[in-house]
Amino acid sequence: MFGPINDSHQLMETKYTQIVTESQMMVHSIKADLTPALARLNSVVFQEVEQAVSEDVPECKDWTSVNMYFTLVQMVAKITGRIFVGPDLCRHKDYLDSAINYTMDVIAVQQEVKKIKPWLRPLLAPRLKEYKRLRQREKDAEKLLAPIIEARRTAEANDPDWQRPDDMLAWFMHRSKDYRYHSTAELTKLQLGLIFAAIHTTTLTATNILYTLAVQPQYVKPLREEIRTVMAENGGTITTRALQQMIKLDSYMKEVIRFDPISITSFHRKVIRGFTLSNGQYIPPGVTVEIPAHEIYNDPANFTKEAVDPKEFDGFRFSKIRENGTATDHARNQFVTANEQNIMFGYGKHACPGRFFAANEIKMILARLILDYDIKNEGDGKERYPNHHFGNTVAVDATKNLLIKKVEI
Ligand code: HEM
Repeated sequence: MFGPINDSHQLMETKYTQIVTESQMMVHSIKADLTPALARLNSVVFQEVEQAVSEDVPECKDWTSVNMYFTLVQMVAKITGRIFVGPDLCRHKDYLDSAINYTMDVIAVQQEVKKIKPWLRPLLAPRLKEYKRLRQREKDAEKLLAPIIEARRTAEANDPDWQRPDDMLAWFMHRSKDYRYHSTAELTKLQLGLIFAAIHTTTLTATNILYTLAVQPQYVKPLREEIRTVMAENGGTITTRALQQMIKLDSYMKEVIRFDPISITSFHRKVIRGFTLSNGQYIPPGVTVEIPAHEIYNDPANFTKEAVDPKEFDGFRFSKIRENGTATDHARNQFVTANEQNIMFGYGKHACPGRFFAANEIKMILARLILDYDIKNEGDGKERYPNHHFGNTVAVDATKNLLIKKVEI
């Protein structure tokens, strides 16, 4: 009944951006390789988080003005890159340049192409400077990945002691025969597709949460206490078990997204075959449907009578439900939950497969920052920095700075 998610070819102008938006191998590998590997890779991810914080957050002995989005995107590119391409490449300046800027280059082409009349696009789009820059970006990324792919292929063929690296590139290479992805160019496109799906979505979400926390100092103490206690119980680090135990932090992250969603709608689908809803409304083929986030997140029917009014912010709304509820309540009220009431990661068959990794990464970054730093708005402003809305997209204001100060112990 529904077609390709998000009607992505038209929306993303894939003919010109050439972005991989639908790859069965990518989705399969995230579900079958990445998510099951998280239990063993979480300690590696946390090491990357600690290193990225020490490299990218200034010393902050006194209150220091920091552009949060810019700082987080550097960190997220490195941490995510460690899992996407491995330790040799994830800190390479050219890899980071691609990880951070590929998405912007794609969006620049998409926007410029949309300004051209459809029948003129085949002629004029390739002449755009944005189009040429994107093609160059793809070539540069391929040049960077080619030696690593080649070295891995040679080692696998010749070295009896060779062990497959534990990263997405290796998992893609392993699965590429089954899915007929043979060339380095194709593997590179998949890596760029991953970057598009992962880097700015994760950064946007983490920034959104910190913008709220900066004006809600009352939440810092209980969150810090939880993070400190849980880490102490887990050898001073953040393990898989520790992540599961940080339910106040998980709840806070989820409540920020409920209150300030990062998209106005979710579950964008193109209708292929017309169908009739239970209320008699006919949905014809060819239309795009999407579901409204704000209405779902604020519908009192989705909350118990005891719950704080959905119009109010309650950072521990979901941890209270989990602590006092059944196993089902526990499962349905996590940051990663994707169901009819929790649509940040979409819904159904095409719900975001990377959400388990993204949730862990965001939680680790926030835990480290909340534990080590006090944060507030510049000029001691008490109002949360407003998000920008365009179309169904919501974006944090990436130009804003927060003041950060290292916690004195
Ligand atoms: C906080 C960060 C993230 C957010 C908010 C997010 C959000 C989403 C949403 C809303 C969708 C569409 C789901 C639907 O239409 O039902 C999606 C799809 C997807 N996401 Fe994520 N995502 C995030 C991180 C990631 C990461 C880290 C990865 C890769 C490891 C990833 C890979 C994908 C892929 C491959 C799809 C397409 C799934 C399909 O077509 O079946 N995402 N994501």
